[in-house]
Amino acid sequence: MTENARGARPGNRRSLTPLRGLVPYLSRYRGLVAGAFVFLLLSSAATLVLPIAVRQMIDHGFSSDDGAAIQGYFLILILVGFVLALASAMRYFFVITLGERVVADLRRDVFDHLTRLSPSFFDGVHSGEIVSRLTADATQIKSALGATASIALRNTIMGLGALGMMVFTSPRLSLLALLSFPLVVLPIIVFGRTVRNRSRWAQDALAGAMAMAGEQIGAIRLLQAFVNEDRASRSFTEAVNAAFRAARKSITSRSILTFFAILAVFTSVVVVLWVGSQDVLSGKMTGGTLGQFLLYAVLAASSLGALSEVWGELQQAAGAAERMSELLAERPIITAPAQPRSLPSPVRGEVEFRNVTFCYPSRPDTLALRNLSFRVAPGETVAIVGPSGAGKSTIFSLLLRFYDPVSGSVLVDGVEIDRLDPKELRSSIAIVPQESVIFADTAANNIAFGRPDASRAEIEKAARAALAHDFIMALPEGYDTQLGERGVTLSGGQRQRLSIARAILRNAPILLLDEATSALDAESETLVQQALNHSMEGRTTIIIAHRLATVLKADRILVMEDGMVVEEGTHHELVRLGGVYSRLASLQFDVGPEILSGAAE
Ligand SMILES: Nc1ncnc2c1ncn2[C@@H]1O[C@H](COP(=O)(O)OP(=O)(O)OP(=O)(O)O)[C@@H](O)[C@H]1O
Repeated sequence: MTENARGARPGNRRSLTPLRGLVPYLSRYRGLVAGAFVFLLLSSAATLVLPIAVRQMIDHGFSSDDGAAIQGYFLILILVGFVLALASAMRYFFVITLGERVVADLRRDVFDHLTRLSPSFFDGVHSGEIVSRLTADATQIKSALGATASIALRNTIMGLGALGMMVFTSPRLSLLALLSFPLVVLPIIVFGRTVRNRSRWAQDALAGAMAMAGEQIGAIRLLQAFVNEDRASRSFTEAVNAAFRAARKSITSRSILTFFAILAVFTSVVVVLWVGSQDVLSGKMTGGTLGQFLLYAVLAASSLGALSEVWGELQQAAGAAERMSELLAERPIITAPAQPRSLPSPVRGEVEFRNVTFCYPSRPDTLALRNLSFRVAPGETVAIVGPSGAGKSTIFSLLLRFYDPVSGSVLVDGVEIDRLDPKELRSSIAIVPQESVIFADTAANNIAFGRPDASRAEIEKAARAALAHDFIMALPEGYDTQLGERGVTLSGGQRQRLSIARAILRNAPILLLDEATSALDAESETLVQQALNHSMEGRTTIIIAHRLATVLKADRILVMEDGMVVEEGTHHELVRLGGVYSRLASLQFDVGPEILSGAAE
C-alpha cells in the first residue's frame, strides 16, 4: 500500500486522483449518496424549466388578453419554485450530512491507524503536525465533499442541461457560444495546477504553525517560568505569517483564475446577445426565443464560472486527501507474525537479552546497545544503573518491542518476542515511566488505563496498594475528580503513586520501573517507595534505579556503560569491587566514604 501511494503521487500533482481514496467511504453510505443525487437532479431540472416558462410568457402572455393564461403561467412558475426550493433543501441536507459522516469516519480511521504505528514513526514527525492533518485537512475534505462537490455536480448537470437546451433553442447561436469554450477552459488548465501546489504549501505552513502552538501551549508553565512569552509569540507570528503568505499565493492564483473565467464567459455572452438581437430585428427569431436562449446561456455560463471556482477548491481537497492517505499508507514496522506463538499460561516472567545489538532507526551510526546479554529469573528484582545515555531506557523499549534489535534476540519465558503478537507480549508487562503520564480525565479512569475493564473495587484496591487512596478521597469528588491536563492539579509524588496504581491494577507478571529522578520530600519519597515495594510483590521487576534504597533492595544490579553491561552483582559486592559502580554510587546515591568503606570491610 505504501508503494501504491508513492507510485500514485507524481500523477496526483495535476489531478483529483487522491480524492478517489474517498470512494470506499462514500460507498458505505449509498442511501445518502442516492438521496443527494436524486435531489440534485430534481433541483437542476426545476431550474432548467424556468426559461421555458419565461419564453411562453414573453411570446404569449404579454401579447394575449387572456388573463387566465397569464395566471396559469404564474401558477406553473410558483410550482416550479416550490419544487426548486424543496429539492435544494433536501439536496443540502443529504450532501452536507454525507460530508460530515465521511469525514468523521476518515478522522476515526486516521486516528486508529496512528495509534497502531510503531514508535519509530513518531521519532521522526512532529505530533502537532499530525493533529493538524486530523483537523485542518479533514475539514477541507469535509467542505469539499459537503459543499464543493455538490456545487460542482449541480453546475455540471445544470451546465450540460443548459447547453443541451441552448442547442435545442438555437443551434446557430449555440455554435457561436461554444466557440468561446476554449477561452474558459484554458485558464482553468493553466492556473489549476498552480492553485493546487500552492494550496498544499499553505496547508503545510499552517500545520507547522499549529504544531508549534500546540507545543508551546503544552509547556505553558515552562514558557512563563523562563519568561519566553515574547519569543514564543514572535516565532508563532512568524509561522502564522508564513502560512498567510503561502495562503495568499494560493488565493492570488485562484483570483486570477476566477477573473479570466468570468471575463471570458461574459464577453462571449455579450457577443452572442448582439448577434441574436440582429436576428430578432431581421425577424429570423422571436423575442421570446432569444430570451429563452439567453437565460440558458446565462445558466450555462454561470455554471461554468462556478465550476472554474470550485475546481480550485476540489484541488485543495485533493491535496488534503493526499496528505491523509500518506498517513494511512504508513505501515507499522513492528507487526505480529503471521502465526504468532503464545506465551506459556500463566506467564512466569523470565526475561532474557541474548547478544542484543541495537541502534535507533533515526541514528543508524550510533549503537545504543552493544552485544548485550543478561537474564532475569521469574520473580527476581534487578536494578539497572549507569550513567545517562548508557542505554537503560532502551532496554525497556526493546522489551516492549517498540523497536526490533539489529541483531541478537529478546526472550520472555524462553520465547523470542518477535514470534509473539505484540499485544500479547505487552499484556504481560506493566510499566511505571519516569515521568508520570496523567490524562485529562477522572482519577478512577486514569488508574483504569492500566486495565480498562477493571471494576471500581479493583481500582480502589490498586490505589490503596499504591498509597494513593487517601489523597484521592481527599480530592473534591474523590475518584470522580477531573485531574486536569497532564495532572497539573496533583503533586509530583501523587502523580507517581497514581502511575504506580495503574501498573498494579494491570497485574502483569513483568514490571518495568523507571525510577523518577526528580527529588520528592522525605515523606512523599517514603510513600512512593512503599507503593513501589507493593507493586513489585510476586513479579519479575526490572528497575532503572536512581536511589540507594532501590539498589539495596534489588536481588541483583546490572551496571551499564555505553550500551553494555560492565559489572553485575549486589550492592555490597559491587562496592567491594571498587569499579564503575562504586564510583557511580558515590556520586549518584550520595554514598559517603563510611558506607563505602564499611561495605568493603
Ligand atoms: N528515540 C530515540 N531516537 C534516537 N536515539 C535515541 C532515542 N532514544 C534514546 N536515544 C539514544 O540512545 C542512547 C541510549 O539512550 P537511553 O535513553 O537508553 O539512555 P539511558 O541510559 O536511559 O539514559 P538516562 O538515564 O539519561 O535516561 C543515547 O545515546 C540516546 O541519545
